[in-house]
Amino acid sequence: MKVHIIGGGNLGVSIALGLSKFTTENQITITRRNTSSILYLEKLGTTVSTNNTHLIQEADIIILTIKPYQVDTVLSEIVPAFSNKVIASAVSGLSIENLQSKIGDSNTAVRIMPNIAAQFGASATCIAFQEQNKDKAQVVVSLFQTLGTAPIIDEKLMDAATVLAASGTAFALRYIRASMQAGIEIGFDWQTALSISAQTVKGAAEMLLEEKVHPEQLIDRVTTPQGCTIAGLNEMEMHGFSSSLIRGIKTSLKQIKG
Ligand SMILES: NC(=O)C1=CN([C@@H]2O[C@H](COP(=O)(O)OP(=O)(O)OC[C@H]3O[C@@H](n4cnc5c(N)ncnc54)[C@H](O)[C@@H]3O)[C@@H](O)[C@H]2O)C=CC1
Ligand SMILES: O=C(O)[C@@H]1CCC=N1
Repeated sequence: MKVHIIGGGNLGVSIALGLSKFTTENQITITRRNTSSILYLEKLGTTVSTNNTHLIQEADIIILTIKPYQVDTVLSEIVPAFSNKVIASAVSGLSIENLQSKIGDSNTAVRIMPNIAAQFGASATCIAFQEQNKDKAQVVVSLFQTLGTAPIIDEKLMDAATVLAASGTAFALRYIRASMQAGIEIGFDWQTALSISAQTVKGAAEMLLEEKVHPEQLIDRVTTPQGCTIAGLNEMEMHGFSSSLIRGIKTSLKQIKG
């Protein structure tokens, strides 16, 4: 398949890297106004261009990874150059209805919300589309299944998916950083503390995904009565650990909704 990624920034590059690593059958093109910092992608077989319309009519999927304020300029440039395309937009806050009205009826709007772990085949890419476009959207679902999980969600949850799945990467990394900082305070050098903290989070996540149980069931296996774990957890909760995270996620959501 021919995949055109418009917007070679943080997200666009992570998708291009993931596709070049985890798929063999795709031809990837990525565009950006100044390409000097992403020319290395060409060594991996990706075409890098400053021209958003270069061979775009041949694309099977066009992925938009530009900022919301760049949408009108980019679409007014590219839409006249193609028809009958599936446009998968990762632009936060841009509704399917709004995108569909900008790309015209011959094209199909699909909303995607990947995260930068797409680069490692570990994104949780939430996908939404209109029911009548189910068949055409399948190509997007299949593509993102190669880069991690790709749950189909109701569009009304897309903003929530943005903060849980995309911003969530930053939230998880901040947990790891805090854990690592504590690790340094209790005796490790930062590299050792970081690798222990990151692997511990990875292990916890793998158990949850494999066993499909509520986290508290696994926590119960770790918290020895009168032990150190429950003492630490209770101290964290006393200082608002869970409520701080919940408040942060809800604040992120308010920021998107405006
Ligand atoms: N960074 C992330 O983790 C995630 C970002 N998103 C969304 O994806 C979009 C992009 O985010 P980032 O990659 O972080 O932003 P970014 O600023 O890193 O990337 C945007 C890229 O578009 C390029 N660009 C600007 N005008 C262009 C034009 N006319 N033609 C071609 N390329 C052009 C810029 O040079 C830049 O490289 C945003 O809408 C964001 O909300 C969604 C999920 C995760
Ligand atoms: O912070 C942002 O606005 C974008 C959307 C989710 C991740 N990055």
